[in-house]
Amino acid sequence: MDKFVIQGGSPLNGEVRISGAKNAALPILFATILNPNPVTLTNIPELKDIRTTLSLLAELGIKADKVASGYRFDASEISSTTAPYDLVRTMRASIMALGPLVARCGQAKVSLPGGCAIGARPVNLHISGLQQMGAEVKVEHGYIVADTHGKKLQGAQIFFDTVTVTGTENLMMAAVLAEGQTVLENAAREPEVVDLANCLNAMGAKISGAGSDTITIDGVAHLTASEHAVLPDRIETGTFLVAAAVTGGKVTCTHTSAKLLEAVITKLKEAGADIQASDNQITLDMTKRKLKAVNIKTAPHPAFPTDMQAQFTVLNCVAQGTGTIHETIFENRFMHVPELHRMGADIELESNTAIVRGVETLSGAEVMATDLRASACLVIAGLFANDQTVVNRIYHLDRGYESLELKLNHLGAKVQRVSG
Ligand SMILES: CC(=O)N[C@H]1[C@@H](OP(=O)(O)OP(=O)(O)OC[C@H]2O[C@@H](n3ccc(=O)[nH]c3=O)[C@H](O)[C@@H]2O)O[C@H](CO)[C@@H](O)[C@@H]1O
Ligand SMILES: C=C(OP(=O)(O)O)C(=O)O
Repeated sequence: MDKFVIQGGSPLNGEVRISGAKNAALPILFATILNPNPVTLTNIPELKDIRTTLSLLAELGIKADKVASGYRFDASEISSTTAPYDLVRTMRASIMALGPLVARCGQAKVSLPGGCAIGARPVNLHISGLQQMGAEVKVEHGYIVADTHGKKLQGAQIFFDTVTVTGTENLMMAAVLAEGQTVLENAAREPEVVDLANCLNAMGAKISGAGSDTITIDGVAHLTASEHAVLPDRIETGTFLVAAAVTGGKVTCTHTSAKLLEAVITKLKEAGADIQASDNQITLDMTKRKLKAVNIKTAPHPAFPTDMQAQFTVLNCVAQGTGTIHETIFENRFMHVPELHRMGADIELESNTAIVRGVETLSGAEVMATDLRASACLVIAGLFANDQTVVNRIYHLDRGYESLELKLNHLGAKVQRVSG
């Protein structure tokens, strides 16, 4: 597996173009299953997860032609309703094939997504939502098997016990072609949910309330040809801003929006960064400023995102003072902590809280990347550390960051990909 060899110690400086959001592009790609008419999607990031999704869509009979910065989809015929284990096991987001397949074809067989390092991540709410819409859903031989027995899905009043992002997206897509009205309560409010709703509405869906905790979907009989540009990646943006802060640099992220990551920007300012934001760019300046430790508590949007937790853990590692990091979304999202210990970090882990005491330096070491954002955190640690850091198994980074080493090197970092 590929690894990164990082020579630390250079502050990041310059401009970086932010890609389209992975977590918006993935549900939107699955939404093409719903529409037999042509759909053009742009600002699709070049990522492993996107390639996996395109392979999965191809498996279902959907044709994708490359166009500038995206793809044109032809889902006029769905030739298979099975999402096989081999493709699904590499990417949890594949569960989002379920809702659209059942809505369009009345049946689906989707492999249960494999376990992931950050927690158990059950899909019970996706399943019970479809059952409430009239589908028979069973789990057999590792697959979720759903069938409406020739009927259309029926609109339903669905309350989520826990706020779930892909659960909200899956059921919102299913409801688009259902008979009658569906109301999703305690729905996720993430910007990626709103982007999916905007994309579906551009296809002729009738969705209101996305971005609030109650989403109403009035089912329509069919969808029409459409185009949509995916919103910028707020987590990639936040990752570059933290990398600039940790290395004491000055970086402008372009093609993005501060409105997408207010909680993150608030914490970066509290940590001592100077941040200037305009319409579609954000500049973070940390030159001649001292980083101060901050307290973080992750929670569903608009609170602080769990996908930025690992990056702020490393920020606290090298800041003045002590900061606590409280993870409330996933029960096992501190896999980066033992790796940061190897680099000399001072972190005490108590259940789902990390108490991080800032240290003057981190020392380069060989570390193992576990999940996507833990990997990003180790790369940032390597950029700060003295000497050389080797981040092994960067497979996860390629799932979620487009051309990470090229973008970092353009900002003055020294990151080399070693294939293996
Ligand atoms: C592709 C994508 O968009 N991934 C994001 C999405 O993941 P994902 O949508 O998988 O995460 P969820 O929002 O569903 O998970 C939130 C919590 O709900 C629980 N849960 C979820 C579904 C369910 O049926 N039952 C249940 O108990 C999960 O175990 C977790 O504790 O949101 C997460 C939380 O912001 C992010 O970290 C991921 O980057
Ligand atoms: C956890 C993440 O992604 P996924 O849900 O695809 O595993 C992430 O983007 O940080």
